[in-house]
Amino acid sequence: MTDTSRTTAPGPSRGPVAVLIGPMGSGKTTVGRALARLLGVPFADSDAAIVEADGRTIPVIFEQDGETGFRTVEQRVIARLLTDHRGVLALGGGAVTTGATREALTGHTVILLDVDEDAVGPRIGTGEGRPLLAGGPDPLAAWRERTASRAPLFAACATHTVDTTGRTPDQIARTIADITGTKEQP
Ligand SMILES: Nc1ncnc2c1ncn2[C@@H]1O[C@H](COP(=O)(O)OP(=O)(O)OP(=O)(O)O)[C@@H](O)[C@H]1O
Ligand SMILES: O=C(O)C1=C[C@@H](O)[C@@H](O)[C@H](O)C1
Ligand SMILES: [Mg+2]
Repeated sequence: MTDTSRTTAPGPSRGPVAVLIGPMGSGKTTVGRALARLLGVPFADSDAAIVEADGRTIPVIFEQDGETGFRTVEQRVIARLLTDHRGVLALGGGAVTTGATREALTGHTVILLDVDEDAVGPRIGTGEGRPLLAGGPDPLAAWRERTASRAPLFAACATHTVDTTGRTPDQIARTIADITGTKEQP
């Protein structure tokens, strides 16, 4: 675990106990669930909230409205969750590409989940369900390019970084609980 550019501010009095960001397949959804279970708080995932609000799947939103249309819905859903959700919040991999979302993350405890390419390969597979990976011939190459171009955005938003390579979701969740100083469920 390393401290990165932002400090953990006292934080907004409302909103999530921790927000997870990071590349596709870094484990935001999986670790977020484990962390919420560990802390005994609710879990929310922006991708799931988008599907619930919009009524279409993520691949269909991308197909019909393009990435720009998806980002518009994503930004609105995240703004709401950052205000209303009191538990653990996992964001979609590309959420930090929207300036308004980066701004809205200021003052929150934002955990960047890191993962290396060898570890993420089996996790993303063919990229099914992730339109930015599944559309081309080489999902891992697409992952590499997106992750590299987003690295400065992730770093700018994160208050802490946790490496997930070779560690189980429960181990990672425990590390995050230690970082945030949040009380675990007895
Ligand atoms: N620490 C881990 N070790 C091994 N496998 C993991 C780990 N974390 C997640 N996985 C597996 O990797 C896959 C992707 O995980 P997950 O969907 O949580 O990633 P994500 O960061 O939420 O991706 P996205 O940005 O697309 O939402 C899942 O099959 C999950 O079981
Ligand atoms: O990294 C991305 O741009 C994405 C990641 C997923 O979580 C989804 O939000 C969607 O597939 C886009
Ligand atoms: Mg996810």
